[in-house]
Amino acid sequence: MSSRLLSFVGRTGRRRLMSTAIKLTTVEVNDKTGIATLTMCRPPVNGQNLELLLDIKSSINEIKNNNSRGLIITSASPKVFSAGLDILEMYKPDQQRLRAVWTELQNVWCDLYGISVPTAAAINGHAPAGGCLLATACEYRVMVPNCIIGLNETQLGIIAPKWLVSGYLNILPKRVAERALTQGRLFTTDEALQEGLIDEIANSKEEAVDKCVAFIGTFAKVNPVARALTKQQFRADNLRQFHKEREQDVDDFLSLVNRPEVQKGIGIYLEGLKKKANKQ
Ligand SMILES: CCCC/C=C\CC(=O)SCCNC(=O)CCNC(=O)[C@H](O)C(C)(C)COP(=O)(O)OP(=O)(O)OC[C@H]1O[C@@H](n2cnc3c(N)ncnc32)[C@H](O)[C@@H]1OP(=O)(O)O
Repeated sequence: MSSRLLSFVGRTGRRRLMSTAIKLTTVEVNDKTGIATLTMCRPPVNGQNLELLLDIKSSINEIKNNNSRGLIITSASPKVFSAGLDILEMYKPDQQRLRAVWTELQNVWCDLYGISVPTAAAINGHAPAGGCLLATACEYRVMVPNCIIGLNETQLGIIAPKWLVSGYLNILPKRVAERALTQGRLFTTDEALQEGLIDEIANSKEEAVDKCVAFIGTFAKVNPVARALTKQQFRADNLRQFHKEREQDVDDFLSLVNRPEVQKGIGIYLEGLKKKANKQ
C-alpha cells in the first residue's frame, strides 16, 4: 500500500496534511470458488512505478497466505492491462529509486512466477513490456480483441534480461521468441493467439475472468500438493538462475538505463507517447 499526503482545511480553518493509504491494487476472493482476483488500479495505464510494484507484491503475498485456490490478475483500466514500467521512473532517474523499482519488478516476477496456486491473466487491454511480463509469469492467458502484447524493450534501446524473457520462452518456440525480442515486436490479440502467446480470446473483461476461472477449475480434482510440486519442477531452473544473477542484473539495468544514448532514446520515446496522447 502506498501513502499520499492529502491536504484539507480542518475545523480550526487550518490546512492539515493527512497521510492516506491509497491502494493501487485490490484483492477479492470469491466465496464460492475460493479464487482471488488481483486488480491493478493505477490510472490511466497501470504504469509500474515503485508504489504499484510494492502493492502488487503485497497482494500476491496476501493471496499466498489466505489459502486461495487460484490467482487471477487483471486491471481496473478499461483499455490497458498494464503499459509496463512507468517510463518516468527510468527517465532522468533518481538512482536509489530506480534501483528499488528494478528490485521490486524482480520481486513481483519471482513471486508471481513461483506461486504454487494456479495463476491466470485476464488481459483486458494492452499489455506491452512489463504488462506482458506479468501475463507470461502466469500459467494461462485470456485477452480481449484488438489489443497488443509483447516485449518491445529493444524499441526503447533496452534489453530484456534472461529472467524477463524466461516467461516468454515457456510459451513461445525459441525461434519465434528470438525474432520477436530482437524486433521488439508487439503482437495483436489475433497474432498472439496464433503464436500461442495467449490461450484464448474473450469479448469482455468479464468473459476473460470467467475463462480464467474455468481454467483454474480444471485443477479442482487434482491434488494441490502434487500440482504445486509439478509446477515447481518446471519453473525451478529459471528461478534458480534468476536468484544467482539478480544482484548483477540490478547493476546491469542501472548502468544501461543511465547511458546517455539510452536516456536520449527514452526521452524521445516518452515525447512520442505524449504527442500521440495529445492527438487523441
Ligand atoms: C533491462 C530493461 C528491461 C525492461 C523491462 C521492462 C521495461 C518496460 O516495461 S518499459 C515500458 C514499455 N512500455 C511501453 O512501451 C508502452 C508505452 N505505452 C503505450 O504503448 C500506450 O500507452 C498503450 C498501448 C499502453 C495504451 O495506449 P492508450 O490507451 O492510447 O494510452 P496513451 O498512449 O494515450 O497513454 C495515456 C497516458 O499514459 C502515458 N503512458 C503510457 N505508457 C506509459 C508508460 N509505460 N510509462 C509512463 N507513462 C505512460 C502516456 O504518455 C499518456 O500520458 P499523458 O500524455 O500524460 O496523458
